[in-house]
Amino acid sequence: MNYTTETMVIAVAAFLALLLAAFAHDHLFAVHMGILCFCLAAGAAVLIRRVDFSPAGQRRKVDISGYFDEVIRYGLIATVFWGVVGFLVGVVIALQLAFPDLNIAPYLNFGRLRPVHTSAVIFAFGGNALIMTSFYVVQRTCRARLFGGSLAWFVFWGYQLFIVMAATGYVLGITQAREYAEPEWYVDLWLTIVWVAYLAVYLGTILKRKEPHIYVANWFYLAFIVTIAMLHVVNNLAVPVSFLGSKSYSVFSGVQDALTQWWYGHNAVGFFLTAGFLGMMYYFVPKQANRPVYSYRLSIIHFWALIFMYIWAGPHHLHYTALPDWAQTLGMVFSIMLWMPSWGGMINGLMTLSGAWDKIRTDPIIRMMIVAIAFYGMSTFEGPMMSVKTVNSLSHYTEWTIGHVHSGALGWVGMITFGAIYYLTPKLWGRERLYSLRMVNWHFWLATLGIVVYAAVLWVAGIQQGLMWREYNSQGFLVYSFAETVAAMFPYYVLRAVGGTLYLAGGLVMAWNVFMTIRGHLRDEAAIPTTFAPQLQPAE
Ligand code: HEM
Ligand code: HEM
Ligand SMILES: [Cu+2]
Repeated sequence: MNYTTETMVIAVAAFLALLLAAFAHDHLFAVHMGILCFCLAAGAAVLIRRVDFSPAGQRRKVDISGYFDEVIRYGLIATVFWGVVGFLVGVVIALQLAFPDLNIAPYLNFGRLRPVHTSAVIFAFGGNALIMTSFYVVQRTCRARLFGGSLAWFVFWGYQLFIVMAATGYVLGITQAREYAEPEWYVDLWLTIVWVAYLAVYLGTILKRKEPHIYVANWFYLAFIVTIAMLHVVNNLAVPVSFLGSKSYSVFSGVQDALTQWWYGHNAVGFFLTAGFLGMMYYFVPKQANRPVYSYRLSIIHFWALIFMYIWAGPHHLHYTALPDWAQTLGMVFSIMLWMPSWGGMINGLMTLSGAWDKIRTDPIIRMMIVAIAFYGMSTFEGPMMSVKTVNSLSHYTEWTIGHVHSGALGWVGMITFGAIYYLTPKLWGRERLYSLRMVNWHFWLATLGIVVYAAVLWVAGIQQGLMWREYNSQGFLVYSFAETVAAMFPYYVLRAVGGTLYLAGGLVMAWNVFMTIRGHLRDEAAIPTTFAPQLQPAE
């Protein structure tokens, strides 16, 4: 392939980054632009060695499947890589909470590593998983090659650059201090460009489809792409102090600013961590189970109900704040209603297995997907409950919230992604099967155990914490000082780190399995025992 233009563009961009570093108005911006320059220069150096001047170089490589799959293979590897990195940073910050001495100031303290964790798992792991599976699903369900030629490469590499700039920024101390939207204005602008390209590739492929019907998975992916674009742009509206500096100020202020942020934050959950992954569920569960979707009608109804209701529920993050009471109640009411469309999705996913329930015993990949859907159901029951103001007055600010987050994140987002990765790896590399199904089984149990420990420990921790904060004695004084409630969390923090380590270990098992499958190895192994009960012997 001939990459001359691409190489030149990247080399020029590297030079511009160098100029920005040289003329920067603040030290942090200079360092950040230096990092950008390094990344782009490295990219240009790699590409220049691949520039092919022969006529054959003009020919584009076509995949055996006839689809554009090379970028999806990269996306799968990126998903596994960032997953392991994100889980590892999770374990590190979990340990920092238990053992404060592990804070290495200033670059590696909890305050800076926490957004590295959240962005690594949500945007790097989750985002790459969504981009690569959406590219796979849209081509298959539309029977069309990805639109836009090498635009998909721009989306992939542009997105990785966004991740690197975001993460290095946090470690340096560059942040907007908006949760899940920490990157500063220039990184936000870059993501906007990448995201528009992503939308173009996705929508372009749908428009040139050969299959008249648009399969429901595409509706979910599209809702995810379009809504995230809207949320990202509005929540990041800001005025930079200088075009050569890292700092900016939000155009909103006070409670409007808070509401904009949580309109964003809540819908990032709804459209990034939910709608996108439901798209994944609607393609990969029927494929792996080899059964049609349980109810197509239900999928349409719960799709429209879900996207209509999610948008209004954001105020449940601002209960008992300066936000007007009516807005808090509105958020609570919509959150409770949201339970129904959420469970519509859960039922549709679970019931897709009707007539094939035995697969839960025999196929560890299906088991992973089913547990994912079960955790989706559980966290979308817990969420509406926590949005009730009286419940929230106990749960808010406590570890309970963190437990809720991770039952959704580890259970739903993580597990459904692992299922999709195991489905895709042999297909994308043309292998007969995975390297080892027994290792999938190990991964399943390590991850499940990790989640159960994580969530159960934080329920206990959170409720204890909330009760300690509000306990008064007979004279009307608080019984516990704040420091005592912090000290009481110690055993739970240690146990949470143990749960996280189990989950991370599962991730490493997956990385090895994927690596060996890509290399083309097949592990010689006995079949997985499918039941713990004694096998019934067939009658003679
Ligand atoms: C090995 C697995 C993991 C461990 C040990 C872990 C640990 C942690 C810790 C210690 C925190 C900070 C909690 C606090 O501030 O009190 C946190 C926050 C968070 N993590 Fe994880 N995490 C893991 C995996 C994940 C995954 C896979 C996701 C998402 C897909 C995720 C999403 C989040 C989010 C969204 C927050 C912020 C929660 C909030 O502000 O309410 N984590 N995690
Ligand atoms: C019907 C669905 C859901 C509802 C109504 C809901 C509701 C809630 C509520 C009330 C909170 C606590 C707000 C607070 O006290 O600060 C919360 C926090 C959170 N939830 Fe959910 N939830 C739902 C599903 C999910 C799912 C499936 C996930 C993950 C995949 C998730 C991720 C989060 C995150 C990351 C936070 C923490 C935000 C933060 O403070 O940083 N939620 N949710
Ligand atoms: Cu929310």
